[in-house]
Amino acid sequence: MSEQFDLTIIGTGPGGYVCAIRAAQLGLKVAVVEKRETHGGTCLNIGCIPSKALLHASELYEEAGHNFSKLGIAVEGLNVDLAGMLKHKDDTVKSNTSGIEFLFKKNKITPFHGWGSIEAPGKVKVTADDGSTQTIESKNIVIATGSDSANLPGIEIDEKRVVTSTGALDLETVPEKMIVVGAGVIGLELGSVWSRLGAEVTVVEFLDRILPGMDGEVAKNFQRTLKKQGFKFKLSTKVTNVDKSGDSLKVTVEPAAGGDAEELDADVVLVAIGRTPYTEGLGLEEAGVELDERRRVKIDNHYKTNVDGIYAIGDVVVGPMLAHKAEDEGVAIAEILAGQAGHVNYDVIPGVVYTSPEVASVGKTEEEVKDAGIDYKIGKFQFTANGRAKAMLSTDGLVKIIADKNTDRVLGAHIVGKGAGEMIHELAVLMEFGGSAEDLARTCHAHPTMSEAVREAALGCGDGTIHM
Ligand SMILES: Cc1cc2nc3c(=O)[nH]c(=O)nc-3n(C[C@H](O)[C@H](O)[C@H](O)COP(=O)(O)OP(=O)(O)OC[C@H]3O[C@@H](n4cnc5c(N)ncnc54)[C@H](O)[C@@H]3O)c2cc1C
Ligand SMILES: NC(=O)c1ccc[n+]([C@@H]2O[C@H](COP(=O)([O-])OP(=O)(O)OC[C@H]3O[C@@H](n4cnc5c(N)ncnc54)[C@H](O)[C@@H]3O)[C@@H](O)[C@H]2O)c1
Repeated sequence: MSEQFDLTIIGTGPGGYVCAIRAAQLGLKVAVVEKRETHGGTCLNIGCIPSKALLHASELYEEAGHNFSKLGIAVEGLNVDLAGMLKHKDDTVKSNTSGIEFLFKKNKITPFHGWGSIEAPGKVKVTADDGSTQTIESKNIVIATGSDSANLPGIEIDEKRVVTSTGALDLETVPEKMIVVGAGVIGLELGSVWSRLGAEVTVVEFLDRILPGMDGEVAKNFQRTLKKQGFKFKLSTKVTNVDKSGDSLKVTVEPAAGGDAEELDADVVLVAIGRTPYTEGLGLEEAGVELDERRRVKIDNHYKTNVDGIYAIGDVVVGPMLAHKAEDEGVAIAEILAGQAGHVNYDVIPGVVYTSPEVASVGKTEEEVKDAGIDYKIGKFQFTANGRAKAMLSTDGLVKIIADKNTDRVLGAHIVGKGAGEMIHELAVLMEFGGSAEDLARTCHAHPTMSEAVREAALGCGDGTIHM
């Protein structure tokens, strides 16, 4: 009889690999199936990690070119060595993906390389690159196959000139003109990379605002900063065609509501209009696993599909497409399968846009509390009034805290500013413990820090800020 596993996970992105490690730590016998050469999924191979390597390098280049002289540092002969920057990105990816391989060995997880599909409940078929197959017997199966870039109908991706995020992480030269379709997280992060390296970036967005889903006031404030950095925006606009026949791409755009078309030139077009769940070719229909209206795997509150023994987590199910959300779901399902009470608090999942300044948020936006009819109050503090921000020439941005008017409980927090992605976590912890704005305002914060602006915003929910 073939080897029997307690758990087999299809896909080793942040959802799958974290689930595998936690399940093995809790004593389950675990197998994973991955079609890619390396583990870590979208996030480690073509997402979070390589994008942050390029964001960091390009931010330092931009700083050296613009701010160093103001700090009394003379820089001569500053240049971009793009090949070197891409090597830094590739090295960072390699060191992270090989880390997962090490963790799998350490936790005695059995990896299978190939395409995973569900033959029947309790059976996962692995099809190797040469077409040979084998079947894994497993008490439980977790689908953690993630997502793929969404396509713009009629616009063919070649990953050289018309690219998704994957191609945009690997351009061999800095484009003179780049058009980004979609003012979401990917568009603004990767648009920032190439803008800092010298590209003229125009963002074409269907809606009348950037970063839909984020607090409207914060998004507007951030858009002004991006404009100062040289970004151009065409909001309420759609791309209808990309003509690749000439040396330069001819991009046709139209007002979203209809109207006269306009043609824009570009060297590279980045299509960043969202991601779609990866549910094709998994044998889900044959196994009877139901999908929802957006072709995500349908699950209950315990990540179980409608078929016994089959579960799903991460980008392939409902919720924000974020690595840490996938990871937390991986831990929760591993704990549930080990007989514990796994749980994720979806009200406290931070989101960060790793631009400069960063944009970070947790909990509800002002629009959401308004729509919910909650009696709320707001405390705000601008970094222009923060001593540390002045010393670092990083005064762009603000902290906005939304609290319940009656109970003072913090319902949401939004930060635009240098290091916002780190600062947001004190608010996440506060909210996880049901803390109030006063709890935060009475907590001593070190001086001089950017985090003092967080405390000031909390003070703004009460008797008032001190430094503004
Ligand atoms: C450019 C970019 C930047 C991003 N930056 C961030 C960020 O900074 N922070 C953040 O939180 N999120 C970020 N994300 C989103 C993040 O990458 C995803 O939310 C996260 O990877 C989802 O994890 P997952 O495990 O659900 O799926 P994935 O990471 O997509 O992993 C799924 C894995 O399953 C494998 N697979 C699929 N089908 C099969 C099959 N049939 N057989 C075997 N293997 C299969 C795939 O090869 C893949 O390795 C970014 C995404 C992109 C594209
Ligand atoms: N820092 C991070 O956490 C991070 C970084 C990158 C990606 N991600 C995740 O990856 C996922 C995909 O990112 P994304 O930026 O592609 O998606 P997104 O959903 O963040 O943004 C897509 C944008 O494209 C717009 N859009 C959609 N169709 C359009 C069209 N036809 N023409 C013009 N605009 C159009 C949308 O209105 C939206 O503003 C997101 O869910 C995000 O959470 C996260």
